[in-house]
Amino acid sequence: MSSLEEPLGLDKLPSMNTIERIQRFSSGACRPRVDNLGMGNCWIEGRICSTSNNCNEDDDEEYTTETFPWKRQTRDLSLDDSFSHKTVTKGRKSMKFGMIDDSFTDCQTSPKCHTKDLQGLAYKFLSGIPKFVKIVEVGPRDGLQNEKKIVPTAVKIELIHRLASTGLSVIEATSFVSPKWVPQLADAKEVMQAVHHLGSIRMPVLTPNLKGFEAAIAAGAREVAVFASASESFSKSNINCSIDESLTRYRAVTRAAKQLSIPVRGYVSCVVGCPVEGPIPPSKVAYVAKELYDMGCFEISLGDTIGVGTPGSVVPMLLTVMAVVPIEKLAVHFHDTYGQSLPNILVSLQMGISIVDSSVGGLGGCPYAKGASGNVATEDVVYMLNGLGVKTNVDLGKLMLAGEFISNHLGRPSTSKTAIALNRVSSDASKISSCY
Ligand SMILES: CC(C)(COP(=O)([O-])OP(=O)([O-])OC[C@H]1O[C@@H](n2cnc3c(N)ncnc32)[C@H](O)[C@@H]1OP(=O)([O-])[O-])[C@@H](O)C(=O)NCCC(=O)NCCSC(=O)C[C@@](C)(O)CC(=O)[O-]
Repeated sequence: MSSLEEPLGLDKLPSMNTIERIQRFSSGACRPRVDNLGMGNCWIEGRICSTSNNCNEDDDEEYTTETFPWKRQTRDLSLDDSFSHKTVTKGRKSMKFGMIDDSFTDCQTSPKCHTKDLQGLAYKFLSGIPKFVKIVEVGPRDGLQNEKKIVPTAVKIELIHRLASTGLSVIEATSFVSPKWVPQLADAKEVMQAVHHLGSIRMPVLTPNLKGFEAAIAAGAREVAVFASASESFSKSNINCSIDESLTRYRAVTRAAKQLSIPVRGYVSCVVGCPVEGPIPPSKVAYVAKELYDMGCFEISLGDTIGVGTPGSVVPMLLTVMAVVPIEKLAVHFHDTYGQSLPNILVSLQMGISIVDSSVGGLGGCPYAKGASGNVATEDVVYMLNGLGVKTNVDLGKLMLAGEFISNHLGRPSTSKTAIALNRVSSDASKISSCY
């Protein structure tokens, strides 16, 4: 088993000064423009910059509505639209609870504000956000795979049942990987056999090769996922092969899956940063995403495995991938190492992404990405989407109970800010969540 060496990794961060950290991982690390994916000019906060970081404010104009292919208008913000109507009619009461529909009413009464400007503002920030977001719950797999203490199979099965009762339509159940590499999921067969019948809920499982695929199908899996990386170093440490070797393996898996009409999801890891290689160019992410899409993956999940991304690096990465894979086929998968998951999700939604991976209770972390913390908590994603008026069909109260169940079992509190806050204010989460 290989372990990930981190010559420039997260464990070095404490010894780096602020400037070095920013240079290494933030948007200030100068992300390439879509039309210039190699070296050279970069795009920072909407401005064109050279690699010497001299930003030319005058060039702002170049980035207009036409420039952004993601200006897909999924929400009609005319006053007829119920969402927009809510936006302009709700008052201070909801402002208290952080809903989006507050400042507009206040501002309308001010002589300084013009209705047209306000509508323009609302349009600017909300027009791309889809009306429905599909949440892919990855807690039982991504969430548990890094747990040192083996979680009993019965607990995993109970967790999946509880998650299934929340309204989630996709729950990633487990992985058919080598038990030597991920001992926590060595019971994949037993878990899958116990849950594969759960109604219409889709239960994808990770399969790193044909061996895993065959075992998954034998255990009753009806959907699988393959996982490649945009970083050579991470590919080697995670699945012991190069990116191109992994793609060859995945072509074999997608071919076999096609014969059985099994849908295959594709993951790309390290989409903004790698613990070994540092920032990853968007062009590399786009290459792997397109290969996965071309071989037949019906959906491509873009994973910020170590959670270093900010909207500043996520936007150019998404733009680049969206140029080669249809936006409706893309999902985002954020880890919350730097607390950037929700802003990253919000900006992804604004760009038109409508599939979000998350993990109940914020469980998670990759065994081969030292220092990476859990996925964004599903409770926090649902809370934000509820506040935005975006449908998920997920019951936040039931979700919190599932989170509480697994947190109790693991003997530590949930990292979901929403779960912590709602547990504090009331034990009746369903009632509260419905008024926020
Ligand atoms: C890919 C391998 C198998 C290569 O591992 P390897 O050691 O190079 O493979 P091998 O072909 O030499 O086989 C070694 C042993 O594993 C067995 N083996 C081989 N394949 C399987 C299989 N499918 N199921 C069960 N056993 C298997 C095989 O039979 C053999 O057994 P032995 O003869 O020594 O007894 C290994 O590296 C592996 O399992 N890696 C998985 C690592 C993993 O699961 N990482 C976490 C998931 S990825 C992730 O978290 C990122 C993501 C998706 O969440 C997105 C994000 O956050 O960014």
